Amino acid sequence: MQDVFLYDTTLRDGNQDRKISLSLADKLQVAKLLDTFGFDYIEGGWPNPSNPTDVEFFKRIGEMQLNHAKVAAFGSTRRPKILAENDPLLQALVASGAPVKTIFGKSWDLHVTDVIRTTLEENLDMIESSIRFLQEHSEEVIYDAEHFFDGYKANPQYALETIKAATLGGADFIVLCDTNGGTMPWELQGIFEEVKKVTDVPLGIHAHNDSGVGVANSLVAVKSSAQMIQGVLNGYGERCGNADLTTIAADLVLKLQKNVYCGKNLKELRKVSLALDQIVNLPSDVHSPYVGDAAFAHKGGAHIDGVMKVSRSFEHVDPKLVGNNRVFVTSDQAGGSLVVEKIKELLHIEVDKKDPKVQNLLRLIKERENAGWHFDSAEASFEMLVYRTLGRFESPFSVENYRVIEDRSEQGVSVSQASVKLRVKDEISHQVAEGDGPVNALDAALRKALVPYYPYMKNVHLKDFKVRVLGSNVGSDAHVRVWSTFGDENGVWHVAGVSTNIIEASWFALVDGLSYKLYQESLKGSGK
Ligand SMILES: CC(=O)SCCNC(=O)CCNC(=O)[C@H](O)C(C)(C)COP(=O)(O)OP(=O)(O)OC[C@H]1O[C@@H](n2cnc3c(N)ncnc32)[C@H](O)[C@@H]1OP(=O)(O)O
Ligand SMILES: CC(=O)C(=O)O
Repeated sequence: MQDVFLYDTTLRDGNQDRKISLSLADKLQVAKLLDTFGFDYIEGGWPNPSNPTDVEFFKRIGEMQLNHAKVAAFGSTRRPKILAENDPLLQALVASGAPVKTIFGKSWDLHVTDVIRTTLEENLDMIESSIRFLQEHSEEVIYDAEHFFDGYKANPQYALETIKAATLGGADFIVLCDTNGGTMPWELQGIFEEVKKVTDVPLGIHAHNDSGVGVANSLVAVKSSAQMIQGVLNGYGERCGNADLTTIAADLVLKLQKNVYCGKNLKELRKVSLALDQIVNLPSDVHSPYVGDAAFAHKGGAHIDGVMKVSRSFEHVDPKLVGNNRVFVTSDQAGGSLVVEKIKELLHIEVDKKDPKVQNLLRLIKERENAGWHFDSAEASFEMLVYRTLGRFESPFSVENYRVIEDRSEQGVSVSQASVKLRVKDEISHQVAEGDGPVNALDAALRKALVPYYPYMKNVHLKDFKVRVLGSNVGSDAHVRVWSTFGDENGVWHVAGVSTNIIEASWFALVDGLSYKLYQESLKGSGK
């Protein structure tokens, strides 16, 4: 028997996020994803004639075979002064064919009198009669008590009357909603206890994150015997978002030891979270608990040392449990332990933290990090520093000189020309190339000089290039950091260069980028 049912409303409340606009194809893809992960309910949207995407969604999802999830259609109670069976929106809910119908109704007297502008008595009947009507056409009816906590604080007696009306109507779940997201966990707990006194219907929680406590409120509700949590994977939603079901799923299993259906798939959590970001076309939140890139990324030297000795000294759970990975961040805050770990990872050798080579490498890392290299996003430059410092890479070329000329014609057209003179295999290779800007020209000349000796270099391309002025000194003598992405048919790699001279910073990055390729090829023993 499950302790808690997870009800995902990404397709309805998540789609109310100002940055999200899901197409029918997106919705069907997300529904498949949520079902495969093991959520118990998928709220597909609000089917009504003015929303053809959702009407079509319910038609299409009804034809699909889902593994486990029940599909819910969302709407409101009937309008005032009309019978439930004559209300077009309730009729549209029935027509959707969804086995579960979820309707929201008003709990807050202010909303009854000032927003839907009817009487308190009529609203109670709207709740009861709408649920009763839908029960005749559904496997399950869920009642979402909108603004329940604000309503209870304003008029507790009336708010509890609405719960009794939903109970009389025959709701299968009554879900208390913190619609404005302003309720604190301790307030919520007390109100749950009062609701339990007036109904035997299983309770649920639907929390918004406007006070940053959407997840906390959902967990407190479970502690107060809630058996359903409504939320949104990755916490998308209107304003500050809905309670994040990604975090909630992991917390329920790993912290509250609750039996939830998706618990068996927890190792897929990060993958599912990233897949949703991909479909909604939004960048993933690196700080997202459990699943973010930074969730298990250690930067402080003392933390890295601790994790390497006893992982739980700085990790609240094993990252593998949620499909995430431990990351040691290379930075000026690193210590010898990080260097030992990186050498092991790159060269598969064990070295002692006190070894002078390790200490020398640590000194160079810190010097460069302080200068602005930021190796965490320039892994190939970091690797080249390791290989060079440990004597694993001797460059097959040396630089005699390089030069860049900017030529601007009378017509105002600028052309950059670079010349590069290298010593390769005891020969001089001197090449000139033009480019769209000085870095492009330098890159072209450098590769032209290397290609006769290393033909595979013609397949290496400079794919991205960014310049950032470092520090507070933003004058023309400031340090600049050049960050570049290189790639070939086998993949991409990132490098950086720092100098007060933008051409020199670019040159450092270019040399690292091409040296990285030479190193990789030397490992294959392919040589020329
Ligand atoms: C808390 C939540 O997140 S609820 C979900 C909010 N999501 C949405 O609104 C998205 C989907 N909504 C829609 O497509 C449209 O708003 C519709 C089709 C439902 C209604 O459209 P319209 O009839 O043009 O009304 P409009 O959107 O301007 O106003 C909302 C109406 O719903 C009524 N209403 C609001 N809540 C309820 C309720 N619980 N029970 C009955 N009626 C309600 C309001 O009184 C208002 O009616 P009025 O026009 O007679 O004053
Ligand atoms: C039902 C709902 O979405 C809310 O009250 O927030």
